[in-house]
Amino acid sequence: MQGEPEVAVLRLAHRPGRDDRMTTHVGLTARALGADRVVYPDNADQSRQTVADITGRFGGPFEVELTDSPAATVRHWDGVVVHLTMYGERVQDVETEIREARADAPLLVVVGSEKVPFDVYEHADYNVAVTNQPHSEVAGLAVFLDRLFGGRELDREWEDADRRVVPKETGKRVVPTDEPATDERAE
Ligand SMILES: C[S@@+](CC[C@H](N)C(=O)[O-])C[C@H]1O[C@@H](n2cnc3c(N)ncnc32)[C@H](O)[C@@H]1O
Repeated sequence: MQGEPEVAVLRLAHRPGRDDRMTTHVGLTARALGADRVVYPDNADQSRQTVADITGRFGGPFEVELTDSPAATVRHWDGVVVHLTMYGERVQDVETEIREARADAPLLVVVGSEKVPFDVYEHADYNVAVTNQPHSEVAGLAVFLDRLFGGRELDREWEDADRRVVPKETGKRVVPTDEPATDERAE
């Protein structure tokens, strides 16, 4: 989030067809829940385009980029590396230490898709489990980011959006961002 060291999310691998929605959702979840950037493998350009399009419409700042070597991104990261894995340490046991470590260093959060090579476990400063049960990279990422930011990400302000959602008890309302918010209280 702005004014803090960067939090980037790396999608370690992408299987076209099989992973399309999950890879896109990793990026959308990273954006919505306070990360600054997502890095995709270079065969995930469709997901890159979708996340860039959502950022253009609903705001940022948020960067999305491709790499031809996700493994090198992990190896050369100048900061703290957290790898999300069901085999790792319990998030509730390490979250305070991770929050302290990233207070003055960029943080890379790594999520897998297919089998994760063992050197990622070795390169990571923290292998972190959101429960030690198998589930999804999107769910793991969401819970981890919320723990990392302590809920502050839910109040994030969005810049350069061309539309915004007006929260409503029932129904849907999306308004251009240049429309004054004067009638919100009356809804
Ligand atoms: C569907 S899993 C497949 C993992 C793969 N079979 C392996 O052996 O590494 C895909 C990704 O979801 C994430 N994931 C799944 N369960 C998790 C958990 N309990 N805690 C944290 N991350 C999890 C991990 O990042 C994992 O690489």
